[in-house]
Amino acid sequence: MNIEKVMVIGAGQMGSGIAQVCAQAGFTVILNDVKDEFFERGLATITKNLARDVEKGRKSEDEKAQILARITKSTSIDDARDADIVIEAAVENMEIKQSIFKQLDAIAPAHTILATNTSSLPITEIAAVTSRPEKVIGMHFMNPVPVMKLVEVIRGLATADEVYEAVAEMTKHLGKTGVEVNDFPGFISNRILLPMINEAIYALYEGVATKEAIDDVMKMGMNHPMGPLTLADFIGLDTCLSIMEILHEGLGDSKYRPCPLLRKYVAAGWLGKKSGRGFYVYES
Ligand SMILES: CC(=O)CC(=O)SCCNC(=O)CCNC(=O)[C@H](O)C(C)(C)COP(=O)(O)OP(=O)(O)OC[C@H]1O[C@@H](n2cnc3c(N)ncnc32)[C@H](O)[C@@H]1OP(=O)(O)O
Ligand SMILES: NC(=O)C1=CN([C@@H]2O[C@H](COP(=O)(O)OP(=O)(O)OC[C@H]3O[C@@H](n4cnc5c(N)ncnc54)[C@H](OP(=O)(O)O)[C@@H]3O)[C@@H](O)[C@H]2O)C=CC1
Repeated sequence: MNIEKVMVIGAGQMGSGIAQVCAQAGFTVILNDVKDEFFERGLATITKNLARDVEKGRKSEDEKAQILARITKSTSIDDARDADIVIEAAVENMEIKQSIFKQLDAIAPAHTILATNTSSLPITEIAAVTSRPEKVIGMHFMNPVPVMKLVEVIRGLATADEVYEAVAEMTKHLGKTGVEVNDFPGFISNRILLPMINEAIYALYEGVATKEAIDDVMKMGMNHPMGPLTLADFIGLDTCLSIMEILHEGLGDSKYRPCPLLRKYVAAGWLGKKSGRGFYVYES
């Protein structure tokens, strides 16, 4: 399978990172979001990251310009007609993802692979709304995408071996390490990470310690680069809550129940770094 043209759906923190690493690796990238301003925000993040690389001598101005020139704007899903692979990175919501995949299935050529960067939603269930479940796969990048080495490559029930191979090869080409995972809620990464974060939120909720103390214990005691509450803010509290709900519903064990404090913060619109406030307050 020859992959040259990549379409990324969603120009948020993950979609913009995925578009950047694809363009850096030489792929032609169509970056799609529902509104112009969301595309512009994503492109601004990419431009800032590349400018930092130039400043640090890792890239030349020419290379930066070439990478940016490989990314084109899209606000219409119809642009999937030109893509060899679509990587969907819209919000963590099954209805929205299924609606996007239904449309992609109708628009994209028969050879196009439909990948999702979902954090936890079942690949098989997303694939089921298409007429090509063998070409649907999970390609789960980690945040921040330009820095983190891992991509979980998740096979849905019907994913074809050749599709898995093509995505594993592309992952390598992006300079990332792919790990093969089967389709269970939260895969490996979030099945282990999110209960830890949720427990840290419970510790705060129950008054075991302050948020700073909880983060310090995990940073200095366990050598985590970020404390769990800082990491939750970094991921996005809406995304954290969605993942916990999917683990709870999908695995049916009460140990995965989301902490009420997490629900409360999301209901208040305190979504973490991206909204300016979560467990901590951020300057824009
Ligand atoms: C929810 C899911 O489905 C799955 C997930 O993604 S879970 C989240 C997984 N990610 C993590 O756990 C991240 C944990 N945190 C870290 O690893 C680190 O704190 C970090 C890499 C984010 C920042 O590292 P740091 O040493 O504290 O800060 P800093 O020195 O500013 O950054 C280190 C490098 O990363 C780069 N960087 C940091 N944040 C970045 C970003 N958002 N985008 C691009 N590059 C970034 C910096 O430019 C810097 O690069 P150089 O050293 O080459 O100049
Ligand atoms: N945050 C993280 O650490 C990680 C997240 N993920 C997954 O990646 C996906 C994206 O997360 P993240 O980037 O953090 O979220 P963001 O909220 O930063 O970005 C999502 C983007 O998708 C846009 N969007 C929403 N609906 C559509 C649509 N129908 N078509 C096109 N674009 C749409 C959003 O627009 P609007 O603002 O209007 O909603 C927004 O710009 C989620 O599935 C998440 O679970 C995976 C790994 C790590």
